Amino acid sequence: MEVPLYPIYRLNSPHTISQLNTFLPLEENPTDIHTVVGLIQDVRFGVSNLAFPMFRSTFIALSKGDRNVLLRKTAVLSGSNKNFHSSTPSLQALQRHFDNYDEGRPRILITGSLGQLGSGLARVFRQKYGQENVFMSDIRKPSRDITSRGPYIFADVLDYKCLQKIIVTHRIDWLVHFSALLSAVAEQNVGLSMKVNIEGTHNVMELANQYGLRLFIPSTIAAFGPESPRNPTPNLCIQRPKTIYGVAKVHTELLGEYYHHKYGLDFRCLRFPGVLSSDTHPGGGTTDYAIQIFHDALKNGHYTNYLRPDTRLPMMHIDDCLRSVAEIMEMPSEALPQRTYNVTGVSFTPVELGEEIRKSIPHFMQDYRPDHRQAIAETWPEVFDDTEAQQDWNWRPEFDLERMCQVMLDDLRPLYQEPAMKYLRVLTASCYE
Ligand SMILES: NC(=O)C1=CN([C@@H]2O[C@H](COP(=O)(O)OP(=O)(O)OC[C@H]3O[C@@H](n4cnc5c(N)ncnc54)[C@H](O)[C@@H]3O)[C@@H](O)[C@H]2O)C=CC1
Ligand SMILES: CC(=O)[C@H](N)C(=O)O
Repeated sequence: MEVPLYPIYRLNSPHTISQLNTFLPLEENPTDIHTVVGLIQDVRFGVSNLAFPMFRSTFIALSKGDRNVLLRKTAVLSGSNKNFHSSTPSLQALQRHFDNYDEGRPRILITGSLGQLGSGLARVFRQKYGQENVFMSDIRKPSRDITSRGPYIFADVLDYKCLQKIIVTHRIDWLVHFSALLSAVAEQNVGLSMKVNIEGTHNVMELANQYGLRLFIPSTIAAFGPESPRNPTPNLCIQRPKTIYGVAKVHTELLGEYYHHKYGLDFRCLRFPGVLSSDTHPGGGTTDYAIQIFHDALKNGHYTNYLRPDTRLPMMHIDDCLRSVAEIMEMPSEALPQRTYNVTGVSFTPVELGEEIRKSIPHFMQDYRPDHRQAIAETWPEVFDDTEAQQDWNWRPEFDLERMCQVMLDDLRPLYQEPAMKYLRVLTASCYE
């Protein structure tokens, strides 16, 4: 049997290359280095939820900077036209594993993929693993633009059989579960949010366990409450959220960790702060103001905020958010000491955000009419501590407040300049009809 040769375009993650360079001096021919990186990436995603001696030895070699071991192992694997002859059980196991993934790439289902995070993640994963291997799903009618970019399937997360059929028919390996009602909307419809956010999660968790999938479900700063330390909020502390959204997320975190310890489910969870994006609309959260403010600043030069001026909340740019999902999903299971991690970007208040916007739009004005979302925000972390993600899997946010504002304004400005351009942008940005 032959070891597949992985195409070069999958070998270009600057992040992984820089990690590798920490351990391997770069006097090597760059082509070799890229080859090594690619193999590590493949090995990393390929074997992570199995107890895999081959994988472990590769990773340990990397961690210790033992270049000889690493290069020797990868040399065996990267022999493009060589037959894969090895009597060591670990290498045979690796081969078996590659046989299981189509062309060595995972097949990924994203639920709730027409929301703020889903279409961006589909784009990121399709670039990495191929358009046809990433299945977007939701209960809404997608735009033509979405269906032209790759597979889209109707999937109601409350329908166990429907999800089961998709997982089996499309031979899904990874499940990213994004379907949810966000904090403000959930508070207005507790019954429905308990169904979607709790029952829906039960369905995906049970199926992921049954079919041995790698499962990612995001959590949030909303999983903390007023009794948690709020500045900063560490990874592990008291969690007594006061919203149904937060209660459902704590339930998800605990259940996922329980399934992991009891059954070995490869559950992964990141707690996100408010996420800022310009190409999709926010889904009804408490942090949505930090997106709407840019639209209103560009359109009217004015924004009426539903939070008080001094309400500090953690936020991150969507590019950082999506990169964090890709990075945690590619980590080998054995290298993750924990299953749930805080990740963040930067914390700011409405006043501070307004001041930053005013650097580009000097006439921008903001006033304040706090509503029911103020009470929610007051129970959430002000500053999020993601030290453990930084230590355990080298997480690093790239957007500070200045860059976040600049990118948001640059992305959105065309929407509010020329009518024709605006029309085009709205058409391409919309995920559903
Ligand atoms: N956007 C943010 O700032 C943050 C998001 N998160 C989490 O990330 C995940 C994705 O969030 P967003 O994309 O912002 O949410 P969103 O509200 O924009 O999208 C959620 C999607 O779920 C779908 N959905 C609702 N009911 C469904 C059902 N029964 N079956 C299938 N799909 C259904 C909706 O149609 C929608 O497209 C959620 O779990 C959310 O809690 C966590 C922290 C921050
Ligand atoms: C922080 C979140 O989970 C979300 N953006 C919300 O505000 O509900």
